[in-house]
Amino acid sequence: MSALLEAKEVTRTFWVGRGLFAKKRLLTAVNNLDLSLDKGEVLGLVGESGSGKSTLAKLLLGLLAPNSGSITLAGSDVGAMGRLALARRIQPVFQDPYSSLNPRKPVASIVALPLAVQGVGAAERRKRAVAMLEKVGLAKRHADVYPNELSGGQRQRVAIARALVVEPEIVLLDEPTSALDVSVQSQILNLLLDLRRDLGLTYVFISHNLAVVEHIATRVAVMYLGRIVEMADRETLFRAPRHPYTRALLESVLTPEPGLGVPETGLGLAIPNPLNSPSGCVFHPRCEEAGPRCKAEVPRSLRSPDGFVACHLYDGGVGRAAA
Ligand SMILES: Nc1ncnc2c1ncn2[C@@H]1O[C@H](COP(=O)(O)OP(=O)(O)OP(=O)(O)O)[C@@H](O)[C@H]1O
Repeated sequence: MSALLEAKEVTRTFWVGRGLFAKKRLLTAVNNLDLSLDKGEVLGLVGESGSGKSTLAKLLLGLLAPNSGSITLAGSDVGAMGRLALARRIQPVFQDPYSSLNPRKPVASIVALPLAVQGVGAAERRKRAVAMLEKVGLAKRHADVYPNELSGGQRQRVAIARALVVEPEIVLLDEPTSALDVSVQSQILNLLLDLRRDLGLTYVFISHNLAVVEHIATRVAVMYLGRIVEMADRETLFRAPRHPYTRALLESVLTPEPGLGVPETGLGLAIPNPLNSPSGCVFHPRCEEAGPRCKAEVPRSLRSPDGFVACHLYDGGVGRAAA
């Protein structure tokens, strides 16, 4: 079976530099990345801030073009598909339900907007918007209220209804519960799981919170400085993590820092600036197991039945420098 969504050797760079006369430098946000998503999966994408998750999300949504490599949806190039055609098939839900909903529009118009863009008539739009509001656990009366009359959880339900009203195949959820209270978070996660089952959806679920990803994902990809360093089925990844970075992230879940949002990784050094990406394995300056080879040689991705790991530990060891 071919993948529903596939990224092959995708790289995305940005020119950065402060001030008019400062020399611009090239930052690689997503680096030669491979990813494939089958129908019905929930792919959890985790990594610290700055690892490239949002850039990858924008690439998958066709909001950014890759510098090189390809992104295909059911075999068709995402860049060549056109915004409207793509929006019918893949829809985003973002973190902040406060800023993502127009405060001057009633809920039904907010949910119906993607249908208006697609040219659906007013009566049909309202009917489908109200039906979708009910599907996400809101009442009919919510159709005519304004976002400021709703709680954070209800607003996120509206954002989910707006994404689903065009009946997309894939929903890309970028930290959809991070702005919500913990008790509301699990309600939204359970709603997402129900919707996936009832509507046959496929999700990409981006989060820095591994506990959330463990709840919802079927497969997990761990990102570090623009690369996926490990990918595996959820059970495998949480039971037997292989990459030292994955292990550090998992340990950080055991000692959460309330209110910080971003995991305390216990890795000491902060994530390096992608403008000065380390040589060899980009994780080596923070890795307790690193050896001479890690500084010198970029690790290959070693395939396993349910994913891969990119670490010299599993490819002959870390001690031998490159020939
Ligand atoms: N438009 C841009 N111009 C310049 N640099 C950018 C741009 N977008 C992202 N970057 C840089 O690319 C790198 C990856 O950023 P990205 O936002 O994709 O990471 P992230 O994992 O989503 O982080 P966060 O969780 O903080 O959103 C960062 O170093 C960021 O500063």
